[in-house]
Amino acid sequence: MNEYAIDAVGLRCAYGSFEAVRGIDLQVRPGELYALLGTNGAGKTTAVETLEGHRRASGGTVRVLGLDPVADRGRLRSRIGVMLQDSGFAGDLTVAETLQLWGKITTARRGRLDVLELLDLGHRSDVAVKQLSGGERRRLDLALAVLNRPEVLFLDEPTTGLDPESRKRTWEVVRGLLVEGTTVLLTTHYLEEAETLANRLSIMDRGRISVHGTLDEVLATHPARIAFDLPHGIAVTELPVLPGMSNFTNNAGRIELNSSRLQHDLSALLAWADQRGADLGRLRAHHASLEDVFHQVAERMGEAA
Ligand SMILES: Nc1ncnc2c1ncn2[C@@H]1O[C@H](COP(=O)(O)OP(=O)(O)OP(=O)(O)O)[C@@H](O)[C@H]1O
Repeated sequence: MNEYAIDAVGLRCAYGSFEAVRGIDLQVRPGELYALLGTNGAGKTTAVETLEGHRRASGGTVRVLGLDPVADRGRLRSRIGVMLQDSGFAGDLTVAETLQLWGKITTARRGRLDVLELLDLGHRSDVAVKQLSGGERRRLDLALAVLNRPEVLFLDEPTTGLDPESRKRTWEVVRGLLVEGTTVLLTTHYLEEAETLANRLSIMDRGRISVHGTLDEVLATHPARIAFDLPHGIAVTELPVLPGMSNFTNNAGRIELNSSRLQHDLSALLAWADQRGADLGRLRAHHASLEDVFHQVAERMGEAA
């Protein structure tokens, strides 16, 4: 028995001679939410569509629930749920009719009756799909994906275009699914979404995974930042040398630096300022955020290219 619900090793995907995914490992444990982040065109959708069985890998191995997503597609279909960026359903069908149709297509044996209430669409069941707002359509897409209680759920940018309230509502639904034991692979451009929901995550750029791990592991690999205004009457050369300091910049009197020992360096800086009676204007000190890591990955890959 495979220990991972999703297990891709050395995955490669090509469009003709263009390789969009260049040998990634992606292993998702049962019941966890794994977020796949990355720049535009990084290869996330291509990788996810391959895991869903919509396209063949050009290299590497892929297993979902221990099965080959292409060869065993029939056996997998009732066990996985896919929320596409647009389900493309007929606009003239009502919400209820769309669900019935989808239930038949997916042979939803374990079909959940609460799905409309779950997604706050109960009051819209007799409304034609084309009359739904963008946010409601997104919620219908999610309702269709979870209708047959999938063991593995693929969510491709599930909250794009949703207002903050609807986004939070979707997060609550996803959390509920995780509590029920569903495994979720999420792609998103909302870093806060990954910070809020993901057990583990990776950041992709140009077909490769550059960073992966739990949020804490990912953040720990990147230094914290300290910034302040150079105090009046003090030269840059008079500033203390901080042991964890790197990437020191002075931009017209705004000092910024990385620190691998935030607490220690900050204490030393404050003690020095106290002793000198210096005012560190607009002082900011913070651990790396996912956004910092994301930008660094994108910059690094840009330089390498
Ligand atoms: N059908 C296709 N034929 C040729 N190239 C494609 C095709 N679909 C995607 N690509 C290319 O493959 C690369 C990866 O695209 P993909 O859609 O997987 O990226 P993504 O990370 O999902 O991007 P985004 O965040 O913008 O949705 C891009 O360079 C894209 O132009």
